[in-house]
Amino acid sequence: MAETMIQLKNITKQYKENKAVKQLDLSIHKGEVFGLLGPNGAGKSTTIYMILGLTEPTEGEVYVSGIHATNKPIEVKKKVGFLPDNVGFYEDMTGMENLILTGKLNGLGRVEAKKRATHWLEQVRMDHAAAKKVGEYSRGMRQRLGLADILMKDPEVVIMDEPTLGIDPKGINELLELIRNLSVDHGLTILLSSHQLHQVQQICDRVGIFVKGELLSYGDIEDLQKTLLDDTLFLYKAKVKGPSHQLVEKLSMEPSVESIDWDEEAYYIRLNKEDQGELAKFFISNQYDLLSLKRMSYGLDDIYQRYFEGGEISD
Ligand SMILES: Nc1ncnc2c1ncn2[C@@H]1O[C@H](COP(=O)(O)OP(=O)(O)OP(=O)(O)O)[C@@H](O)[C@H]1O
Repeated sequence: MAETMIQLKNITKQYKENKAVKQLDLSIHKGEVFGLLGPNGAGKSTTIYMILGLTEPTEGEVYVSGIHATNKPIEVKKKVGFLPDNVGFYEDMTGMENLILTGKLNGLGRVEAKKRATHWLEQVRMDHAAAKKVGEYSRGMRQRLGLADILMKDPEVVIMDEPTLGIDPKGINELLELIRNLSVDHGLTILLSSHQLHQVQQICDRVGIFVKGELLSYGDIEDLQKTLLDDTLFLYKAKVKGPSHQLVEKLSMEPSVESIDWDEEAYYIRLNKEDQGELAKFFISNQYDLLSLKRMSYGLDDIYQRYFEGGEISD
């Protein structure tokens, strides 16, 4: 069993009438990339602030690397690097100078600080812009420098709030690849929040779908499909040639058939288990001319439509 790095135990955050987070239980393992996904206002930032010890849960407890986040926020801060959605740098200093300053503020000597800054600038592929003033960086470049900045502190856990926001598609791919590599190469535990399900799921080991303060489901994409799209899991589309008298009536008598819909094109049959073979047999043994039989596939788009749309998504 993998070591737990972040543990949320039944946490609730209440703001006056509004419960921003409701009885959330979640464990994030050492070395994994976990995506906290949900529409705007779902409670992702509030959850992150509770992990960082910046705000106290109304109920429940948060542990980071075994340390109680509320009671010992300074110790937690030493373990965690946090990339907010807008990192503050000294604009008229270069990327390198900013990193060296961070190193010094964290107790490193100049030589060591410069060595680490050079290393991390390379790792985040910003070595070419090391001597450029941060005021001239694009948002994607600032985010990469932000990552290098938190890595200067040698954290065990990296938390990022909406890291891809406001970056162009190429920049997003580069940043996501970088995050993935950091986890693989350095064994970092990474938690990132996003309302871009499609974008970030590709680099996450697991994702949690967070809506209106509640974690609806978490796991890999297959787990999510199973739990969130349960009622659409075993849906088959059958095309039958010619008149199909009593087809619906006969089909509905089959024990595995839950429901049947149809339009001019096809029949849509929902089974209570995966049983395409049995379904095919039914058509053949009843002498229907079956043109095609396919399992309908449901995926991220469906999860997205069902749980994210209608939320307060702003872009
Ligand atoms: N300090 C606060 N006081 C009162 N309500 C708050 C406070 N902070 C957040 N909320 C409310 O809590 C809910 C969750 O907000 P939160 O910022 O955690 O969501 P989010 O998923 O991070 O969304 P976003 O991506 O828009 O930041 C929202 O309804 C928000 O209005």
